[in-house]
Amino acid sequence: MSESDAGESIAGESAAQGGAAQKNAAQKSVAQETCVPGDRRLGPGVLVLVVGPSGAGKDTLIAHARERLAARANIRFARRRITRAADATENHIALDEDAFAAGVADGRFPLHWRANGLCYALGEEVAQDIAAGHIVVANGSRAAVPEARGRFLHVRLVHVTAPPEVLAARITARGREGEAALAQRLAREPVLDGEPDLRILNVGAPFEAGERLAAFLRGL
Ligand SMILES: Nc1ncnc2c1ncn2[C@@H]1O[C@H](COP(=O)(O)OP(=O)(O)OP(=O)(O)O)[C@@H](O)[C@H]1O
Ligand SMILES: O=P(O)(O)OC[C@H]1O[C@H](OP(=O)(O)O)[C@H](O)[C@@H]1O
Repeated sequence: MSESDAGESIAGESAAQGGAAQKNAAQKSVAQETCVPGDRRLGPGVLVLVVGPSGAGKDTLIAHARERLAARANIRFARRRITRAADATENHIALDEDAFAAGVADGRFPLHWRANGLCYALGEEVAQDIAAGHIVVANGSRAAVPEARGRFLHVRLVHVTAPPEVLAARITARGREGEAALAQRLAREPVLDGEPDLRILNVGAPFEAGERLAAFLRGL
């Protein structure tokens, strides 16, 4: 699917480009979907998962969009729980394995996954924001998309990528991972469940790709 096709398919569901009247109608129908008996998925808000290989620039583009959309109260940016020590690459909440397991056992994480030898989760505030009808943007795992679709009523996928040699150069330069972890990340290619709603080839200036993500989010 081309990017413009993908954009149309989103517009078909949320009336992103259809003017205020259409948008209101779409919002109403989204709200009604949550009333389907037996459907316990989280809604009516939209979870936007930004996925793609390590080094593609997911966090960079999310940070850019966050700055650009600071005035948009209905667009939230998830702060992930990760069993990795705090560092400058992401403003996550660092948890140890026990605290993470307790969060899972208590049902506090609306979505969690394991990858790269780490555990990742979205926090309970994401469920609250989705229940309030907000758009929540999160750096996600390609492998966890089926789980996301099982937990959230409206999931949109933004796939960010770059050529392998660019990925390798970026994560080497970032310096967060050692050699073995770096090789494992580069070898990781989980299948993506479904067509992305937006594809971004992040090879130019980060600003350009970041603007594309911001424009996509504005249109939801
Ligand atoms: N368009 C770009 N041009 C040059 N460098 C970039 C670009 N986009 C991102 N980078 C750099 O590449 C590195 C990886 O970016 P980032 O951490 O955003 O990727 P990521 O997809 O979130 O990776 P990971 O999944 O490993 O966390 C960072 O050092 C970032 O500054
Ligand atoms: O390879 P897949 O499953 O798509 O993604 C695996 C995980 O790795 C990255 O996190 P980070 O680089 O550790 O912050 C992604 O955000 C995801 O959580």
